[in-house]
Amino acid sequence: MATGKINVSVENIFPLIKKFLYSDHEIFLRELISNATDATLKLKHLTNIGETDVEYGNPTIEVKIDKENQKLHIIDQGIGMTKEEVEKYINQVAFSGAEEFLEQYKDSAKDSGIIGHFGLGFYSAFMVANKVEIITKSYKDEPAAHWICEGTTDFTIEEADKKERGSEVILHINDDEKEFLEESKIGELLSKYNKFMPVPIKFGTKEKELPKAEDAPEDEEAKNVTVDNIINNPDPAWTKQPTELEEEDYKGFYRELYPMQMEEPLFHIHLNVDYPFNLTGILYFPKLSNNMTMQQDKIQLYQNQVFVTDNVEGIVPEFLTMLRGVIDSPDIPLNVSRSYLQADGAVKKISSYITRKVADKLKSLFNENREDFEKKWNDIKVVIEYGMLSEDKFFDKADKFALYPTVDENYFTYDELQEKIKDNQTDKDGKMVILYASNKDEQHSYIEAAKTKGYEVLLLDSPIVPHLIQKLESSKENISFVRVDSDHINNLIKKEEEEVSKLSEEEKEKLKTDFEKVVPKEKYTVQLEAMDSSAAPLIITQPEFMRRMKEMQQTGGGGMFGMGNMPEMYNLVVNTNHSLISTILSSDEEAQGKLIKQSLDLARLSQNLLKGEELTSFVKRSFDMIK
Ligand SMILES: Nc1ncnc2c1ncn2[C@@H]1O[C@H](COP(=O)(O)OP(=O)(O)OP(=O)(O)O)[C@@H](O)[C@H]1O
Repeated sequence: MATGKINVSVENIFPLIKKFLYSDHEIFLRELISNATDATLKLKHLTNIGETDVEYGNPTIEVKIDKENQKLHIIDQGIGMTKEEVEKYINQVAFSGAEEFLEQYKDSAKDSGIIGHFGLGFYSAFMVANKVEIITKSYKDEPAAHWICEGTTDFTIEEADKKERGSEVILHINDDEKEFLEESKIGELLSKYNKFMPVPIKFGTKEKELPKAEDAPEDEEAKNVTVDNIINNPDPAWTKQPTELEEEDYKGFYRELYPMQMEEPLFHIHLNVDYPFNLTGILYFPKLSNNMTMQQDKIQLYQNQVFVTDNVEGIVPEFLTMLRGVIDSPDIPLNVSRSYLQADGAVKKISSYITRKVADKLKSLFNENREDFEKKWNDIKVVIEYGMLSEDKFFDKADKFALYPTVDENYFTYDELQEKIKDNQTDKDGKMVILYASNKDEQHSYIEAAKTKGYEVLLLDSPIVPHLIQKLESSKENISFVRVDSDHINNLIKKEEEEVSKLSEEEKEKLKTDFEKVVPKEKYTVQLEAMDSSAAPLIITQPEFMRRMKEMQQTGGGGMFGMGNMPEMYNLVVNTNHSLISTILSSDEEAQGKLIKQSLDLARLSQNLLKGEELTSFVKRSFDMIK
């Protein structure tokens, strides 16, 4: 037996390893299974290129719990190591890797979610074990080696009589890490990190029902056999070519990824690129409602089929983090902080590649089946609108397929809309006015008024609409968005022809003073307008600019500072051509007060602004009037 000292410059690295990232202790299993997988795939490569004549066969990796002796075994049938290789790779390479990693990251470890995902390698075993053994036999014709280290810089190595090729790593689990001897805990970790690793992983056995013979009697009991419990799918959909997969395969893989998700995805995007970076994956568009609450099922990041994280912030553009699926890329640096990640050239390219692929897919869906695209619009619009706001390149592409639905459920692209409305909805200054509503019921009377003029009214109801229209107004020429209830219809799109007022200037002056006596000044600005005599006598409107700024502040970002807290202010538009207004003008002060109050309340009622006590007394007063 040989003994030795691991050559380290840091006095004793083990206490550090044990303490390192307390909450991340569980990663040891992923690291050891990754090593076992690498060793197996290396053997596959050697047999493929004819370097060795050993039989590759169907190797598996086995994870075995020995609760009684407090041990966990990870056994592979890969290339194994000779005694010299153990000394070199485990004592020197692995150790220096761990040492370097800890030196570099021990201070900044808490800075990022990704740090600690990779890099500790073999020595992460010491986070949970006080003693680690490796019994390994190389594929080369040399005796097996047995290495033992008890969590100090001392180790022993001797020959062993293991006959089969491959390595067995034995962890003597610490007393305070005993949860890693529980079948449920190990099962949970295997399905979290190793669900799609490329070599089959065996963990215990399971019962499987044998198919009955075709001529078996109805009541014959099904026979069970005991088979290996393979916990992973070594060939997940994203590792295949899109041509090998049917629609059903993509849906099946979605269910495999998110077994708790009942809803089917709307469509998928298969990512597959190997230059200038390597990336594969499948993204899914889920059904999204307007309500952007925290979602459980997120995009998962893998490296060579090993799960890394489901926090893809900085790698996937923010607006696409609402999607689901898998991204697998060995080119994403992991042991770095988020800010470094965002500045990394490869990551930037990956992010813009993903954006482009998503835009291309949407474009082709739009081109190939417009009707279906329209049906899905409501579920996907949040992502697209958010993308248009946050990424200029995406805006340029999406401008061709983003849809603007009308209140009557006709869907226009921007260009189609412009073509449709430019003649009728251009005002006297040559500006094209796009009318929209945010709620069909609440703004019903305004929508109707606009329709009688032959105007199109869009229905824009996503939470980010105020930001989006702000963006559209600045990127298109000479247009403005105006909500239907922000002014009287004649003022929404101002044309040359002006209605003539029935009232003289003096009468108007008096009318204004009469109204201002009754109507609270801090809430309403009285605005006299000569309108059609069949239009309503009083209308309450809220100026577009003011409302939009407030909304933008409420949904975060943009808007004008302080606007979010401004009190609600409305315009009270008085139709000077309406007969009721003439009656008000000619009534005595008492009757006038009553009429103004009653008609103001009616106008408020139609805007859903009359509530509580005021509504109760309005109803009572109205009954009194007609009894
Ligand atoms: N099961 C195994 N079979 C054969 N060789 C192994 C096995 N486990 C580890 N090794 C050898 O020990 C080396 C060091 O392993 P370690 O996990 O510390 O680092 P790594 O795998 O090279 O990198 P990483 O930091 O990504 O884990 C490996 O490169 C490999 O040569």
